[in-house]
Amino acid sequence: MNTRAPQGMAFLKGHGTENDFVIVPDPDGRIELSPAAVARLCDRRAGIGADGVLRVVRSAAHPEAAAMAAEAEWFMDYRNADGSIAEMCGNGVRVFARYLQRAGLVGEGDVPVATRAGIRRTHIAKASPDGTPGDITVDMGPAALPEGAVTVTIGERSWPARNVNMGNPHAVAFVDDLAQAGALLDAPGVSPAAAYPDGTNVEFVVDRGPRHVALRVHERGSGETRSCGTGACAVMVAAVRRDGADPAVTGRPVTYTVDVPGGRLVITERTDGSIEMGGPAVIVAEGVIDPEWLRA
Ligand SMILES: N[C@@H](CCC[C@H](N)C(=O)O)C(=O)O
Repeated sequence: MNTRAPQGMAFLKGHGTENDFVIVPDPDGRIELSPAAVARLCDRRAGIGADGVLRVVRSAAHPEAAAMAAEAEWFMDYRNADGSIAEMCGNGVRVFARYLQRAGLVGEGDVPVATRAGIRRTHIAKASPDGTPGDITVDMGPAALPEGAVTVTIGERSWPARNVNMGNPHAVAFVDDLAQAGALLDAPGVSPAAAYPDGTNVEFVVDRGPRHVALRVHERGSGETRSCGTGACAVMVAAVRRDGADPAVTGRPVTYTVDVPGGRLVITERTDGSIEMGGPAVIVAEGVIDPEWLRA
């Protein structure tokens, strides 16, 4: 048996409510990750398998993040499973913080992370006495709600949707039943196309009870996933407006439970419009990518 450790690229695998990621530690920004390499890593049969890749780079070592280095030491270089770049990933940033904690690069408490959508402040809660790691919350900042009607279409069926930007784009459609979204193998149609010049993530939402909704999501660049943090926040923001509970109007913060196929996220909107999302963030494995495979 060959027990020699391959000299390859270190990686970890993690997830937040089953939105899963390959984590590539690259503190000095030396690893060239082409879109094809990302797609290979995310391939669930021929690769490690994931919804996206989180490259962990010191902000000072990355041209897109150097200006944020004084406030956030680490930059989340996020890529979708097809290799495309996205501005923000709400579950990803929480898993990113868990990785930093596990690697001993940060402790419990507040951990700012630089992203392409700006700095996001995560908070790592204390572990419980039995050692179970505490949940990780993130201040997602305020949502933007571009004006204009949007429609989501699957086959013959269409729904009015809300355009919500959480640093990345979302179209949120309330439906009668999540099964109406069908197999979600292809991206739903969204119109007008001009509302989303860079494409969009699409969420289908149903009510589960007071301040409690459930969603399915088709992610831009990744297909249907088991969870989407920015998507859950977009859904919450749309539900809050639909329910007449906007904290800027009522003067009271509001909390919603958002069920996703892979678990549950708890999301609060404050009176200043900032949105905090909390839930589990787990590292499940670590290893080394075979250099031959990576080069192929
Ligand atoms: N899963 C993410 C969102 C990842 C990016 C998205 N697919 C996009 O292209 O905008 C999340 O948890 O927010």
